[in-house]
Amino acid sequence: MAIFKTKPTSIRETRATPRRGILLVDDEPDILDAIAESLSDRYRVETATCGEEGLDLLARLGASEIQAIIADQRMPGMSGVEFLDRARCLYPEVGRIVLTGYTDFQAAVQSINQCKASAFLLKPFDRGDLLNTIEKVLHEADLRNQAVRNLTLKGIAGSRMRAFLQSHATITDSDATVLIQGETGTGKELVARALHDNSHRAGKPFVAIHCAALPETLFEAELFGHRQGAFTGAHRDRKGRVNQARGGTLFIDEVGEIPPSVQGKLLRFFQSGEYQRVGCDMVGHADVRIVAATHRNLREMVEEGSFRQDLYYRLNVLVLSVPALRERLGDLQELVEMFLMKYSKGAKTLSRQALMVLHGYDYPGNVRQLEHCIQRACALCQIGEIGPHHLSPEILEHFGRHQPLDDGAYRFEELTNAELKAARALVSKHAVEKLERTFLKQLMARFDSIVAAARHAGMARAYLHRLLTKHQLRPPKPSSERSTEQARASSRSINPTK
Ligand SMILES: Nc1ncnc2c1ncn2[C@@H]1O[C@H](COP(=O)(O)OP(=O)(O)OP(=O)(O)O)[C@@H](O)[C@H]1O
Repeated sequence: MAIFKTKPTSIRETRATPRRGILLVDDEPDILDAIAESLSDRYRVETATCGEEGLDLLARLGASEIQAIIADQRMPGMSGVEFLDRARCLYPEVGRIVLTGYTDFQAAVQSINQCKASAFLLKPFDRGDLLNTIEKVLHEADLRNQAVRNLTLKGIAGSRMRAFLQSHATITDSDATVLIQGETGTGKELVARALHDNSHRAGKPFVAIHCAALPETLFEAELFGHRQGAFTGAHRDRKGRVNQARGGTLFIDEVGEIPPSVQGKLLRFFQSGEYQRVGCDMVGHADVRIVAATHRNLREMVEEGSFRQDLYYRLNVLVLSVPALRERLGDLQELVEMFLMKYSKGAKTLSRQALMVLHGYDYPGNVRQLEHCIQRACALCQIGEIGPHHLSPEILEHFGRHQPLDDGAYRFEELTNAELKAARALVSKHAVEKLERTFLKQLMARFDSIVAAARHAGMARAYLHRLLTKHQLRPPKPSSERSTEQARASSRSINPTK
C-alpha cells in the first residue's frame, strides 16, 4: 500500500532539533524502510516490525534515546494504539503518533481523546505532513516533560496512576474546566486535588461539593449560599461553596446528580462567573476553576433528558478518564504498602498468600474498597503477618470461587491437618472441596503409605481414609508395589512387541 501521497514536498521543512530518536513500528517492511529512509537525515531512526519488538526496543533504549514513536494501527497481534498505550506506561514522556487508514479513523480519534496517542496521521500522507507532525509531537512532549518535572504527586500511590497524571501534566495549570470520569472509588477526587495542587491556584482553597449527598432542596443554598430567613431553617446568612472557593478550585463530585432545577443556574455561573445567593437579589461574582467528576455517562443522561445539553458541552472541555483498579493491578502492591503504612504505621506486613488473593479480585469499589480491606485487616491482625483470613469476606469468597486450586497456584508448604483446618477457614464453602482434593493429592504424592501420611498430617488413619473415599482418590501404594509396577512398565517399553 502506498504510504506517501506524492513525491515530497510542498511544505516548508523546518530544521529539526539535532538527531532526536524516533522508533518506527510497522509490520510491512517496505513501508518501514520507506519511512525510515525519509526521516534518517533528521533523526536517529530505530525500527521494529511488531508491537512486542517495539516494546523490547523501547525498554532497552529508554526515553533518553527515543523521543517519539510512530506506529501503524493495523498490525497483527497488538494494534498500533494498544502498543502506544503500553509504551505510554513505560515512558509517558515519549511522544506517540499513530498511522491510520480512513477505516480506523474513529479508533485513532478515540486514542487521542484517551491520551493513548498524541497525534495521528491519515494514510496516504506526504513527507511534509510527517515531519510537521513529528515536530509538533516533539514540541508538545518537551512542554509536557517540563511540566512533569515540576509536578508534585504527594499521596498518590501506583506508577500507572502517576503516569496517568503525568500524561496530563500540561493541563494542570490551565483554567479550563475539567471533567473527570471513572468508576466509584478510582481516585477522582485525588486527581482533582492533584490538578489543584499543581496549578497557580495551589495557595488558594480547594473546595469540594458532593452532589450525591445533598437533598435537592438544599442544593442551591449549599452551592451559592443563602440569606437569613430565605427558607425554613436558614437562621443566619451563609456563604456557599462557590464563595468559599474564590481564587481556587471548586470540585463538583457526582455532577450528574445535580437537580435539573439547579443545572441552569450552574450553567450561568460557568459562563459568566455570576451567581445569586438564595433569597438575595444581588449578583455575586467568583473566579474559580471548575473540576467536576462523575461515574455516570453524561452523554446518555443528555439523550434521556435528565442532564442539560448546554451544561454537558460546558463541562466536556478537558476529559480525564481514570482507569479502574482492575485495569492497573500493577499499582496494587504500592497501594497496599501505602495503606499498611497509613493504618498500622508500617508495623504490619502482608503475607504472600494474602497478596495473591488480593491480586485475584476485580474491585468493583476500586481503590476505596482495597483501602477499607487493608484498614480492616490491620484492625483484625493482632500479631504476625496479615494473612488471607484477615481480608474482607467478599474478596475471599471471590477467590474461593475463581482460583483454580488444582493448578498449584495455592500451595501448602506444610502438609498437616492443622494447615488444612486453617486453610478451610480461609476460603468459601464452595472452595473447600477443591482445597481438600489438592491437599490429599499432594499428601499422597509425598508418602507411600497411608500410615505415614496420616501421621505426618496429624490425622487419624480412618479419617484420612474417609476423606480419600469422599474424593474418590486411591490410598498411596507402598514403595515395593510401586517399584514392581515400574519394573513391569519399563520392561514393556523396552520390548513393545511383547
Ligand atoms: N492512587 C491512589 N493513591 C492513594 N490513595 C488512593 C489512590 N486512589 C484512590 N485513593 C484513595 O481511595 C479513596 C477513594 O478515592 P476518591 O475519593 O478520590 O475516589 P472517587 O473516584 O472520587 O470516588 P467517588 O466516585 O465515590 O466519589 C480515598 O481514600 C483515596 O485517598
